[in-house]
Amino acid sequence: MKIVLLGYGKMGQLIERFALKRGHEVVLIVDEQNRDSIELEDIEDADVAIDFSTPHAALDNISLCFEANLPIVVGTTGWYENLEEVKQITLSSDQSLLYGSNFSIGVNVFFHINKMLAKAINPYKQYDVQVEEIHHIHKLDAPSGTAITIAEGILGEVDQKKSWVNSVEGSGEEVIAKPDELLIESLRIEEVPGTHTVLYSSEVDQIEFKHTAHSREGFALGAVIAAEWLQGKKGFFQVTEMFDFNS
Ligand SMILES: NC(=O)C1=CN([C@@H]2O[C@H](COP(=O)(O)OP(=O)(O)OC[C@H]3O[C@@H](n4cnc5c(N)ncnc54)[C@H](OP(=O)(O)O)[C@@H]3O)[C@@H](O)[C@H]2O)C=CC1
Ligand SMILES: O=C(O)C1=N[C@H](C(=O)O)C[C@H](O)C1
Repeated sequence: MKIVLLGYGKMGQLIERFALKRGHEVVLIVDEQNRDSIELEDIEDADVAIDFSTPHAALDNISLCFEANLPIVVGTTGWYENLEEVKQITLSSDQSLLYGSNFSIGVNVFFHINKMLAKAINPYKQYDVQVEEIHHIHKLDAPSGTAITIAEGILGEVDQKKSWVNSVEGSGEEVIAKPDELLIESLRIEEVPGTHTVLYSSEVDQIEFKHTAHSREGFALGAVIAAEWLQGKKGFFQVTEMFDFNS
């Protein structure tokens, strides 16, 4: 595949490494410095774009790819309030987009089990649930996209919780979740690549379900595999659709 990399920071550079290892070619690298000078003809001969840029850049980058009829994999988080609008545009303009809050295999297994666990706990109202995410101090968005996906999985199964609220440790704003709100607690610590925990607590015990990324490699390899998976497909896809845990 001929790949355009949108974003060449911690993730973009690692994705380039995995792409080359898997026999692909990186034909263009776009970052904040050169983004404004990119023309349609610079990207229209590529096979796919992979966007790991910033929450503010992602929507513009998606539009650029759609104008060039270039399929796009979006790993950037922090733009999900526009998800439904982007879905409609993708479908009505016959484009190809795959997005995911987390491309690692481990987290996609986690997403699957998270829903099963939530369903199993639901009848037992003595358990309260909360989500905790820990990331490095450079992260621009909170809560993490992964934590939002986890929270949505829980909200789909646990009747007691109707919506999520976010509290960022050290932000100076105290957030107290109401009984029908699912608390997502965000912590920012040094260079942590990404740790997510779901906690079910009752008066007599606690269940902790946790995923710890030891590096960014799982995310980067997953993004390249997602780009391969998207080849020849039209439509709006989530990374979870690449996995079939039921067969
Ligand atoms: N879905 C997943 O599995 C994962 C998602 N992420 C998400 O990916 C995103 C990137 O993460 P990370 O690599 O750590 O972040 P970095 O800050 O390390 O890199 C961001 C890159 O985006 C570039 N950039 C800024 N503006 C634009 C623009 N308009 N167009 C193209 N590129 C631009 C920056 O350029 P410059 O250096 O010139 O400023 C930089 O190269 C985040 O949203 C993060 O949450 C991260 C890991 C896994
Ligand atoms: O910004 C990061 O680093 C990460 N972002 C993603 C998210 O917001 O969930 C995925 C991963 O946890 C790392």
